[in-house]
Amino acid sequence: MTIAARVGIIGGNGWLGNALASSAVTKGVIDPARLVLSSRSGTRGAIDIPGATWTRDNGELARQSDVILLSVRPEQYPAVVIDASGKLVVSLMAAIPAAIIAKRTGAERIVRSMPNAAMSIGKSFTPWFAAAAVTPEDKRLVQTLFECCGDGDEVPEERHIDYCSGLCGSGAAFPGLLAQAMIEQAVAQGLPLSFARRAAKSVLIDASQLLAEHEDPAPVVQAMIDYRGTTAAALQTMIDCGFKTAVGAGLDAAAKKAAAMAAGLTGQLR
Ligand SMILES: NC(=O)C1=CN([C@@H]2O[C@H](COP(=O)(O)OP(=O)(O)OC[C@H]3O[C@@H](n4cnc5c(N)ncnc54)[C@H](O)[C@@H]3O)[C@@H](O)[C@H]2O)C=CC1
Ligand SMILES: O=C(O)[C@@H]1CCC=N1
Repeated sequence: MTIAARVGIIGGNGWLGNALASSAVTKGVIDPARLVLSSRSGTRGAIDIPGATWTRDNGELARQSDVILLSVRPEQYPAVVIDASGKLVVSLMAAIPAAIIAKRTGAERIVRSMPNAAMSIGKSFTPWFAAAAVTPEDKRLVQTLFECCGDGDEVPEERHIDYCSGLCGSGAAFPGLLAQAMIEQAVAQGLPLSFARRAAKSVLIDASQLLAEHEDPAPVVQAMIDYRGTTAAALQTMIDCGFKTAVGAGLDAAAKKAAAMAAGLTGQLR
């Protein structure tokens, strides 16, 4: 699908906004002549998108766009004041509720999404929630947009987006944490750092492809446990040490942080 609508991205030079714009243009989904990007700090550090329009004026961006993406940090959102009445607004921001975005922009067609950092390499799984006024055509556009940087799927309730702050939004950081823990342990056993890094990254990036062939990872884990060897001992010990509890608490903490951030900004988001 090619997006015929004029698209504006507020925060278009940021990590996600710039990745999405660049991928959508490279894949031919958005014509750069119909793309407007705004940033507070100019185009410094951003991927160049020939043919796209840059502005520092979000009001101008809103006037020139049919679809407006909000890709500033939550704490930067109070400074973004636009009139988006009658337009589709797609938020990439954590924490900020759809009702607040509707009230501040005048738009009724609001989508909230939760990408992750791997948008920059075209590998984000991006869940999104659509408010009641969002049309089927809008939904196709949103899904097409997120498929430019990986994949996406609609969730039925807005609270799922807050939960997905951890599961999907933060999730891209979790393999790094596991790799770091493995490297530290291996080095403590006397293995050279460079070897430990190669070994851990190979497990996280290459060996994890074992999962790619299975819809459900549980049988992959169970097969290892049933083998009754060293892997079973490692897995059982990790589970007994609270691995699943730690993961659950981490996911909950991200969702709670999103709620706390939203509450903290309430006074500034009138
Ligand atoms: N980076 C990540 O892994 C994830 C980020 N998010 C959400 O995506 C949103 C964007 O995040 P990033 O791209 O990482 O942030 P970022 O800090 O890389 O980009 C934000 C951009 O907005 C620009 N900006 C700030 N105020 C502005 C204004 N008033 N008008 C125009 N531009 C303005 C900044 O110059 C910056 O380039 C955030 O709300 C974050 O919660 C969601 C999931 C994952
Ligand atoms: O860490 C963050 O705040 C962003 C939003 C959700 C995931 N990453």
